Parts: sequence; C-alpha cells; structure tokens
Amino acid sequence: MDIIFHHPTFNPQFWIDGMQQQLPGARVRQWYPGDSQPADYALVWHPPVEMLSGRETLKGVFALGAGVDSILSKLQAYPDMLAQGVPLFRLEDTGMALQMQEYAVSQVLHWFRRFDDYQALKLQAKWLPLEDYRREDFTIGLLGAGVLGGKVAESLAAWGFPVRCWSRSKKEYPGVSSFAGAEQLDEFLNGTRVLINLLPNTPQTVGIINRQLLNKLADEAFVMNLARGVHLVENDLLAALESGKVKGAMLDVFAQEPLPAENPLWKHPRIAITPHLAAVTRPVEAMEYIAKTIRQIENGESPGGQVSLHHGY
Ligand SMILES: NC(=O)C1=CN([C@@H]2O[C@H](COP(=O)(O)OP(=O)(O)OC[C@H]3O[C@@H](n4cnc5c(N)ncnc54)[C@H](OP(=O)(O)O)[C@@H]3O)[C@@H](O)[C@H]2O)C=CC1
Ligand SMILES: O=C(O)C(=O)CO
Repeated sequence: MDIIFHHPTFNPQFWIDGMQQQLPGARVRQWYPGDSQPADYALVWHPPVEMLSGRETLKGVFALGAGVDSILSKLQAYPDMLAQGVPLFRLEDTGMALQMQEYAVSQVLHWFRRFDDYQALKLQAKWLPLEDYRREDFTIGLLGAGVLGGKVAESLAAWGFPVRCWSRSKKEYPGVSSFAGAEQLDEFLNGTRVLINLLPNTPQTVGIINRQLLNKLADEAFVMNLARGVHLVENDLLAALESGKVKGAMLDVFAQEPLPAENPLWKHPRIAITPHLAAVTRPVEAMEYIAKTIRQIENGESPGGQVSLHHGY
C-alpha cells in the first residue's frame, strides 16, 4: 500500500514514521511536485491541486483536520482535483473535542463569574462586589451540534447551565434541548445568552452571525466563535458591542488569518482573541484514527468520517 503525505507545517518524517508504525508494510512518502507515482491513500492539508488530480486509483483522501472547507473550495475551483468516486475523509474528534470543551467551559465560567467586569474594575482600582449572574439566566446555545458541538454542549450541561443546540438534524444529547433546521433557528436564539459557534463553513452558514441574528439573542449576550471566521460579520459584532446588545466576545477564527494588526477587533476591550488554536490536530490520535479507517476500507467495511460533497461538510 502506498500513502502520500502533504502538510504545509507538520513535520513530514514524524508522520511518515508514525503511519508506517500504524500500518506495517505500508510505503509512506512525502509528496513533492512532479511525483505522479501511484498512491492508494493521501493525507493532506491545503493540498496542491497537482498532488491529487489524475489519481483515479486513490481509495481515500484524508484531511488532516476537522474542517474541509479549504479542500472543498479548491475542489470547486478545480473540479478534476479529486477523481470521481474517491472518498474524502476528515478527522472526527481525535482529541479535538476535549480541547474545545476546555476552551468553551473556561470562557463560559469566566463570563458567568463576571471576571471580565472584575478585570475592568481592577484597572480602575475599584473594590466593588457585583450582583451574581444566575444559572437560569445563562442559557448557552451551540450553533452546530456535531462531533465537536455535541461534546461541548454536554460538558456545559454538566456544569448545570441550561444548554441548547441547533443543527440540521435533531439531536438527543443528555441535558441539551435540540432545535433543527432554519425554521427553528429563531426559537433557538430566543433567550440564548451565550452563543457558541461550531458550524462548518458552507454556503448556508457563511455570514450567519450577523446583525439580525445577534439582535435575536438575549440582552447582554456573549459570543464565542470557534469554527470559521467567515461565519461572523465582524462589523455587525462591533455594532452590537457598541449598542450593548452583546456584552463580550471570544474569537478564535477570523475571515483573514493572521488577523491584520490594523483590524479594530484587536483593540476592543470586550473582545478576547486567540490565534486559531481552539482545537489543533493531535498527530498520534489522528494517525490511529486514519490507520483504523484505512484498515476498514481494506476490509471492505464502510468507515465513518466521510465528508458529504453534497452537504459540504
Ligand atoms: N477553531 C479551531 O481550532 C477548530 C475549528 N473547527 C471547526 O469546527 C467545525 C465543526 O467541526 P465538527 O463538529 O467536527 O463538524 P460536524 O460536521 O461533526 O458538525 C457540524 C454541525 O453543524 C451542523 N450544520 C451543518 N450545516 C448546517 C446548517 N445549514 N444548518 C444547521 N446546522 C448545520 C451539522 O448538523 P447535522 O448534525 O444535522 O449534520 C452538525 O451538527 C469544523 O467544520 C471546523 O470549521 C474544527 C476544529 C478546530
Ligand atoms: O481542524 C480544523 O478544522 C482546524 O481548524 C484546526 O485548527
């Protein structure tokens, strides 16, 4: 079995050795421009078009992350990049759900215990106990309730917050109310105090966190964007912070990354920023998962994690 690998930043030798250990007998190589030797599987992130195009014998392409928007947008521009019928897989969890839970829970508790307000008071040297927020007024809404959103919802429900989620199909997560489809979006937003975004980037979700949506949240809402920058209309968030509708935001992802130094989001006192690291690929877990999936394919089974080219995620 031949496996080709391309990632703009990961250490290729680490992955080549790791995959060979996971799949004894497999020949794993880093792909270089001009390499059109046969391959059965490809492990990729931001792949050059030339790496995949014309490879009709591929049995699977693995995205080395959870989101496949960059691969699908390239595929849209170059429809021949992936031969007909070659399945595209993505990483499902492989250690990312725990990271998302840590990120979301710590920030929700930060807002709930009013540490943002106390930090502002501290800067004025003011000793001023504030009224506690009540859990029942702190409804948390997950936009997107898949592999990562579902786990984040469950971890917040375990802290006793009212939690709800919104997805395309109905969910049954313990302690989490489920809303599904465009027709239930308003109901989901009504009363949501903390909005956490874990949707995929698709034509249906671009710009979803906009003025109209923000206005439907509870007053003094909080917004956490952990999915993709294109989901959020940045100027609409800034306007909602100015009007007081939104009290604070925590942003991990941006329409332009790295976020340019002149972007006003940097300077806003009620916006916290991290540089797209809410959940990163954990190589060992990812390699175990990919190897398991390859073994399933080789055994003629139908593995999970296949991307729907129709739905775009
Ligand atoms: N900031 C970071 O470091 C990282 C960000 N991400 C981002 O997180 C995203 C989510 O990952 P993951 O949970 O694994 O993805 P999943 O595909 O498992 O979950 C996506 C969820 O969004 C829902 N959804 C999709 N389209 C719509 C729509 N039009 N209307 C309503 N709901 C919709 C799906 O509904 P249904 O369940 O019904 O299909 C599903 O619940 C990734 O696409 C990626 O962009 C991922 C990893 C790290
Ligand atoms: O896996 C993904 O989609 C990511 O955004 C990794 O940071």
